Amino acid sequence: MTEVVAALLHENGRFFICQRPLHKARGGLWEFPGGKVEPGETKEEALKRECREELDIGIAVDKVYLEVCHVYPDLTVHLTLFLARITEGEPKQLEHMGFSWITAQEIPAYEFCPADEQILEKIRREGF
Ligand SMILES: Nc1nc2c([nH]c(=O)n2[C@H]2C[C@H](O)[C@@H](COP(=O)(O)OP(=O)(O)OP(=O)(O)O)O2)c(=O)[nH]1
Ligand SMILES: [Mg+2]
Repeated sequence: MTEVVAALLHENGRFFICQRPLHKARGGLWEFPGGKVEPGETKEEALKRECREELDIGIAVDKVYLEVCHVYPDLTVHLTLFLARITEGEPKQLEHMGFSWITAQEIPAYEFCPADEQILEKIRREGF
């Protein structure tokens, strides 16, 4: 089981999504920014590190929004999604093919990683 953390970065009724690069697993699909927790790190530390590495932003991490598990052919993921806000910087496209600030109503226009399905349902149902 691989521990993955991701951020539900929100601002003015929109949230931030990123498109995975083609050379990576699940390339071209949309995701919440984040990545794998490294040994010795807390989940919160991992999330701050990933947001700095991938987007060059500083974030404030709030509470857990939802945890999900998903089995891919190559990887079993335990994904913890945190509510968070950008506190420093503007996202830069360092490791992604694209990104977008979207509303809950716009979710169907994007093809997300399969593990994100339950999360997206909750966002559509309850908001964030
Ligand atoms: N970041 C992120 N990963 C997700 C989401 N949904 C989902 O299935 N995943 C999967 C895709 C990857 O196979 C796995 C790990 O994420 P990742 O590729 O971002 O990990 P990482 O940034 O540490 O990248 P790497 O060093 O392994 O290349 O989790 C999501 O919403 N956000
Ligand atoms: Mg990542």
